[in-house]
Amino acid sequence: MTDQDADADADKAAAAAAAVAEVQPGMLVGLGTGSTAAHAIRLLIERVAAGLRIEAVATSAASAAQAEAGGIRVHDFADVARVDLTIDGADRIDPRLFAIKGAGGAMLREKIVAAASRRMVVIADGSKWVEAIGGAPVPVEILPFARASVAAQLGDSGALRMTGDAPYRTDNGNLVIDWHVALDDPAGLAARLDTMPGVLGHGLFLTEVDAAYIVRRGVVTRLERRPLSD
Ligand SMILES: O=C(CO)[C@H](O)[C@H](O)COP(=O)(O)O
Repeated sequence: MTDQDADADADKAAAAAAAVAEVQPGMLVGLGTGSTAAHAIRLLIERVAAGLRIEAVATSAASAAQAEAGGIRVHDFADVARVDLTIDGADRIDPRLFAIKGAGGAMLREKIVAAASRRMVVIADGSKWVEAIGGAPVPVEILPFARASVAAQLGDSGALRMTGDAPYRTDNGNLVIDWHVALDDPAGLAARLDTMPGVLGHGLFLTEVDAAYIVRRGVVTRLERRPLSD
C-alpha cells in the first residue's frame, strides 16, 4: 500500500468510526458494501464483541459474510420492512448529498436497503467529495435479457462491466453497464433510467442519503440533509 493509499484508508476508517458511533443498542443496521463499509462492519463487530446488541441486514453477500463471521446476526432482507440506520460508502458525493454508488456492483440492493432506512449515512474519504457529482461512470444494473436493447439506448458511452473475459454479474445475477455520461441534469437522467425497461437499478442516489461523514487527512466533516429531530 502506498503512503497515499494508507492515508485514504485511515480516512475511510475514521469516517466509518464516526458513523458507527451513531449505532444504538437494539438497532437493525443496514450494512453497506465496499472497502469503507468494510471498516464500519469491522468496527461494529468490535462493538458487538464488547456487548452491543444489534442485528443487521446486508447489501451484498460479501458484507453479510464479514458480519456473520464476526458474530453479527444478519437477517435476510426479504423478511425486513424497516431498517433503523444504514451505513454505506460512495464513489462520489456532493454538498446536495447526491451520490454515485455502485463501483462495487451492489447499487440495486444498496438503494433498496437505503430506501427502507430511517436514516442513511454515507461514509467516505476526501477523494469522493466533489462540488457536483460527476467524474465517475453511473453503474446501471440490467436484466441479462435486456442487454442489447439497454446498451443501444445508453449508446457508445456505456461499457459492459467485465470480470476478465466474462461479463461481471451482480449478487442478483444481473449485468452492469458503466455509463460514462455527463451529469448536468442528474434528476432527469435518473428519471430516464428509472423508466427504461430492462434497467433494474442504477447508482444515482439523489434522495436516499440523509447524512455523510467525509474525512480528509483526519479531519471529519458531517453533512446533514435536514436538522436532526432528536
Ligand atoms: O457503492 C458501492 C458498492 O456498490 C460502494 O459503497 C462504493 O463503490 C464505494 O466503495 P469503496 O468504499 O470501496 O470506495
